[in-house]
Amino acid sequence: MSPFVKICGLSTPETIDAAIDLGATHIGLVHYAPSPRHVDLKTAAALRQRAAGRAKVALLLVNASQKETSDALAAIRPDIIQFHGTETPEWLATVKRLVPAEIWKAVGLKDAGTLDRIEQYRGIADRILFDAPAQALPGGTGTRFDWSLLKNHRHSMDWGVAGGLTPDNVAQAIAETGAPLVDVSSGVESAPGVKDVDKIAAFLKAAGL
Ligand SMILES: O=C(O)c1ccccc1N[C@@H]1O[C@H](COP(=O)(O)O)[C@@H](O)[C@H]1O
Repeated sequence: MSPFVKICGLSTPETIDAAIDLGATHIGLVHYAPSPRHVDLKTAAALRQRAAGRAKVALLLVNASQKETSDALAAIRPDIIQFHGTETPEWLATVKRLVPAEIWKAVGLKDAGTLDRIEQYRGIADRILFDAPAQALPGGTGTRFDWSLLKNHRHSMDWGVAGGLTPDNVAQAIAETGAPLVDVSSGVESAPGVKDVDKIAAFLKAAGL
């Protein structure tokens, strides 16, 4: 069975349409000022509307304050909130009580100890997204983690793989990890923040969509 595929960091109507028309099941909007993929709330709300009913929309936040989070959720009303910083289980549980969105937690997968530590999110996060450990930015850097860490791991929550995926390696990532969801951002760009429709098409094809 083909995995779900999320194309993250989309910032234009044209690339939203292309990703969805080519088969992406999820799209991601980044609301994090240091990112080259940052979209302001007005833009994000318009893009969210454009994707509504066609693909699941994830809003990516990184250690956003209470006010930033509530402003963003009120403006965008995403299907999913992807927390990509060092947000605590308590904060995620608070947000979960307040909004009907799915809660995803991204974690940098460094070693087997990470797989123990994520248990703190069980019952709170609806999905764990394994990514490379944070670099200068906490994500979107095109860095892979050691996929073999997931070999034989018994997952206690829904999960997915992100980090350094490209049209050339996504099939191998799926085969090695058995990921039910893959997530890509920089691997389908021609420059930081500039999505490339041909690369999106190649990624979706290589992922089996
Ligand atoms: O995309 C970003 O700019 C970003 C910024 C801050 C945190 C996460 C970000 N993106 C997410 O990072 C992973 C991996 O991205 P990549 O494929 O290696 O470029 C993915 O989940 C993005 O959604």
